[in-house]
Amino acid sequence: QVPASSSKLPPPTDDSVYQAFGQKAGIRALMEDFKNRLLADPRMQAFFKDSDRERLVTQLTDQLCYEAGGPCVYKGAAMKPFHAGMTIQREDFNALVEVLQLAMDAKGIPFRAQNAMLARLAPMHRDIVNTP
Ligand code: HEM
Repeated sequence: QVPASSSKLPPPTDDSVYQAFGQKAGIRALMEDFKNRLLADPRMQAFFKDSDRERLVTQLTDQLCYEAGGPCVYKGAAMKPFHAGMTIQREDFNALVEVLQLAMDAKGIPFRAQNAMLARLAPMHRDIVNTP
């Protein structure tokens, strides 16, 4: 049962996206590079400079593994309370997605799989963007 206030989707019905991302090891390598790109991006630096980087990579890996249809359980914080108070605007959300796309391109992940992942993450803007 998914609470009405959550944008969490039911898991994918197959693991084709998980395979296209190179399974858990591929997702971890992607998230490691994504984290480095976030820290290097002038639009994102201010948000991520003081973050617990190791934890961030671990939590994102489990989350994207689950969203890809892989055998992972996300045990990190709920998106809404965790991102509340960071003053994240829609343009910040879009910038993060752009950085993720560059990271996925760099790993040669097929566009079809990239788009499937983005379609799962995009609705999370409702829980993450917290200024109009
Ligand atoms: C689809 C978009 C996003 C997803 C899936 C996502 C997911 C996550 C996850 C899983 C964590 C780790 C939670 C934990 O440690 O338990 C996290 C941390 C974080 N997120 Fe997001 N996030 C998204 C968008 C954003 C945006 C747009 C920003 C700011 C521009 C942001 C800023 C942060 C920061 C700064 C942390 C680390 C905080 C710390 O370690 O102190 N996130 N995010």
